[in-house]
Amino acid sequence: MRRNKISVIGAGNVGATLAQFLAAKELGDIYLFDVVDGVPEGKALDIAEGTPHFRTSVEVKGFTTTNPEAYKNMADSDVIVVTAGLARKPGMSRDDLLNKNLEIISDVGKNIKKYSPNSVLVVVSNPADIMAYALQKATGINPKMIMGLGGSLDSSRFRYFIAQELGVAVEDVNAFVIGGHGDDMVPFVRYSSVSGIPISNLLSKEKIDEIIKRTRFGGGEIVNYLKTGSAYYAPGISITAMVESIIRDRKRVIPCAAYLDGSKGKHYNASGIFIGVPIKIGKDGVEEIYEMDFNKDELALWEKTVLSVKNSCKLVDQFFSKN
Ligand SMILES: NC(=O)c1ccc[n+]([C@@H]2O[C@H](COP(=O)([O-])OP(=O)(O)OC[C@H]3O[C@@H](n4cnc5c(N)ncnc54)[C@H](O)[C@@H]3O)[C@@H](O)[C@H]2O)c1
Ligand SMILES: O=C(O)C[C@H](O)C(=O)O
Repeated sequence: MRRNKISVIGAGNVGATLAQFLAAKELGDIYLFDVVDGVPEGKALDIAEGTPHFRTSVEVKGFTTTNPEAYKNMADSDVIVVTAGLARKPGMSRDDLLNKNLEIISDVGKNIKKYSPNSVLVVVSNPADIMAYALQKATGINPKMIMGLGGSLDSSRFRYFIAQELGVAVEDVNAFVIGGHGDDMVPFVRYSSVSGIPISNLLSKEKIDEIIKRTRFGGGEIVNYLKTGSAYYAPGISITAMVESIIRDRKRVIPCAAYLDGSKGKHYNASGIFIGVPIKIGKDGVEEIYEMDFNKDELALWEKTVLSVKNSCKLVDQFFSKN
């Protein structure tokens, strides 16, 4: 029987960490690609040499993309995760990465279109909602086959902070964050609970506001500690959850950047962009988009994040009109 095949473009901190999680979970053979000579080959071999301890039978291979033949090895991937690109440093926003990462995504997109146009794509490179939009433009792939990382990670942070505050098991905390994966993201308090008990019954408004703020700036908090780059362990496992749901057709409901159009676009007043909403993830990619209702305050937050994503998408449109 053919094994699943997962390609990871960008073998840096996130790509390599993800590859190790994927190998540990035996989700499929892993093909790592990176532009820096020898790095994907070396990291792939290093991860593969540890698989006897995981007791998992997967192949892990690496390919340097300056070799014109490298991307041929991506052919027929079930899932392609794109992590190639610059990471931010202290003092930068994710949007500061837009111009440089757009060029990288455009190049990666051409190769995906050429060698593996039927894969489900998971976009990680920041700003992720905008890069998902850009990758769709670069590949022309059905937007339902593309999703961006944001809510899976932001919700994991939100859940962790709530659990820490209450001294309860993280697994009993259900909480999620929607909107763009930027400082305007929307941690959604009304739908957050501990084993079904609304968090507003358990925590003061001040405490909840503190947790929301920490969640919004959770990426920046890690950047300020690391100084040379951004988070990769929590991102790695958050992407793994998405990939696992695709590969095993688990139908998990996780907030991710998804393309909104038709009635969903109208509902969210966000037609034609990718932005974080709760979706069902399966072998066909984004299999369902769930509609949430907003009260007045939530709507104001939602409109702010939508506007910010829409404005950045205009820059992508300008880029593709020239390239
Ligand atoms: N969406 C999210 O929630 C989220 C979370 C974490 C990181 N990120 C983003 O993911 C990206 C990667 O982060 P990281 O920490 O792994 O950075 P990193 O610098 O460790 O790794 C990035 C890798 O991309 C490679 N690369 C650059 N251009 C390439 C190209 N044209 N083709 C192939 N590979 C190329 C680099 O050589 C490098 O190895 C960043 O943009 C970061 O902001 C997003
Ligand atoms: O903060 C970043 O730049 C990386 C990532 O988006 C994160 O949230 O950790």
